[in-house]
Amino acid sequence: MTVAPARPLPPLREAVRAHGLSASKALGQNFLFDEQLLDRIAALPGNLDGELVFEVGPGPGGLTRALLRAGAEVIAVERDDRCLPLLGELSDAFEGRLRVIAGDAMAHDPEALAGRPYHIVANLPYNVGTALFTRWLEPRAWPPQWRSLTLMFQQEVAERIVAAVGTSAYGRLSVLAQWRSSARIAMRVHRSAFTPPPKVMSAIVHVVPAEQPPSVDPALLSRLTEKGFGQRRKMLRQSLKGVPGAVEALETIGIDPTRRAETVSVAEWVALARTLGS
Ligand SMILES: C[S@@+](CC[C@H](N)C(=O)[O-])C[C@H]1O[C@@H](n2cnc3c(N)ncnc32)[C@H](O)[C@@H]1O
Repeated sequence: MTVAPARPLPPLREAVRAHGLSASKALGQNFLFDEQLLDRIAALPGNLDGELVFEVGPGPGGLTRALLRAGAEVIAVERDDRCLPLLGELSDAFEGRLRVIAGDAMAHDPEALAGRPYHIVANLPYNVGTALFTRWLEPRAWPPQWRSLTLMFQQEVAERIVAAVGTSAYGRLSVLAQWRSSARIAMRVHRSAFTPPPKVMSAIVHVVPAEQPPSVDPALLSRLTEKGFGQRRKMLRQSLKGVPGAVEALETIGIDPTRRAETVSVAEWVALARTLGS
């Protein structure tokens, strides 16, 4: 379905030109203006009619428009005040279905802002993308309030998120994204789709929480994988030395301590955290 704005809007590029908005490298700004592509991205979470979406970094609002056209209500956090007048026009045109919060997304808890189940959809700023992603994956209670994450990353980061054990891309991000969620690459986006084009290709990752995840302390799993993959070339008995009881726990569950982190499956990391936490 497509929901038209109550008041007509100028085409995106025109609106950006009228506001004299140019991309800032320091803020990780690479804008998307192709409205067909943006509609395809907004369709990735499924039917958004009446759903609430939390968006980080709306910038000039291309993706925001597509989400609103898809029938979503949007809460968007933007750090660049130069974008606020444009986003204000968008909020007026869609009669209050868009709430814009000026500030740093790292300082805002979407759970508290939303107050009901929601989706997160964002073309993330590269400088804070992985920090936000791991934060959204770490709540103690599960399933979380978010129903899905649809996030644009540099392709190399997206590959790490979905990587299988034993591959060179497999690491902490893979374990954190996969132990109680399913993560897949939903779309690859060529660098030429952005203004200005970034140096590297991008990809959109779609993540859905698992219904019945293993019960493990997420903070402990996070710490173990941080240590393990922090020295990924080292044997586990060396890299996990700083975590009290970890080397003994490896032996208890039959993981050879001479193995390296990248050979340890997601299920084995979970088993290790559970043994250590019990
Ligand atoms: C890659 S651009 C995407 C812009 C727009 N969503 C699009 O797809 O064209 C990233 C956006 O995030 C904003 N941003 C950067 N750091 C941020 C932060 N810490 N909190 C909120 N927004 C941030 C930038 O100002 C920029 O608008």
